[in-house]
Amino acid sequence: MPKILEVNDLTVSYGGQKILKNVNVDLEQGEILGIVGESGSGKSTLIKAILDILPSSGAIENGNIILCEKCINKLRKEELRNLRGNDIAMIFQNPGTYLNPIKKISTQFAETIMSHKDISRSEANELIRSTILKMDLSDPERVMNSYPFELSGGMLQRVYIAMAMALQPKIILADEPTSALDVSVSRVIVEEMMKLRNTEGTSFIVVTHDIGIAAHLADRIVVMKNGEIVEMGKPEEIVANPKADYTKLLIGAIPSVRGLN
Ligand SMILES: Nc1ncnc2c1ncn2[C@@H]1O[C@H](COP(=O)(O)OP(=O)(O)OP(=O)(O)O)[C@@H](O)[C@H]1O
Repeated sequence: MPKILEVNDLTVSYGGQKILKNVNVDLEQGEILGIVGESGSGKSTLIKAILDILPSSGAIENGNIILCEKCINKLRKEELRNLRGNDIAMIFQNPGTYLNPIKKISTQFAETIMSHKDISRSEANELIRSTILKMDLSDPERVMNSYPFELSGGMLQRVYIAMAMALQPKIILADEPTSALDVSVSRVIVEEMMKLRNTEGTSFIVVTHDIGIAAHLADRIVVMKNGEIVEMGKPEEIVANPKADYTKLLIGAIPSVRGLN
């Protein structure tokens, strides 16, 4: 499978302090990569570097990121914006934070799509309806006519994923997409992401502190500690035969994964 993303020898610092140290990771087309590690291990920093949304105190000190065969370090702002909207999308922990509370879902959904695609409002509405249906949100009209506060956390997350999907990105980066949701809703979101990979061939990077979720969802798991990758491999290999002591600790902390051993 062709590689859709390559992170080569990436070192990122905040205020001069190295946070990511020589990170090497890649992503194949249609692959789901799970990134796990405790709080502060650098998972979000890696995602932000890939999206080129590091805060102003953050800097790439070394290495490069090749996204859809383009080196993002060398792209102009306009090219990056296009790449972000058209080829890569982001899903966050609390989608409610990123949605405008005083605009109906249909309006903000349409605005997002129309800012990236040259289509009319009625074509956008059709696309929204069909994407919402794909996410198993059974009553698209009601969802579209709702304000964010009228929907549950699980529904909002599905709307947000639908919004990302409508742009037909090649890659979706998901930062703790289920950690604000209860277990049964989390399961639905995980299943939806796996379904999208199977039907649309979308590649995913899913950041989670829960190695149990990663083991279920991902084709490959990357384990991070203190800004470094300490282990990488197929979930069954990592769970059955973790090499790093740190991975053993992560696995031991989660009863459902311990049970797979
Ligand atoms: N804007 C910032 N300025 C300075 N230091 C930062 C900034 N953002 C993150 N850090 C530091 O960088 C390190 C890595 O943080 P990061 O958020 O990438 O970790 P994480 O693995 O995603 O953690 P979490 O699971 O809690 O989100 C931490 O030590 C954090 O304190």
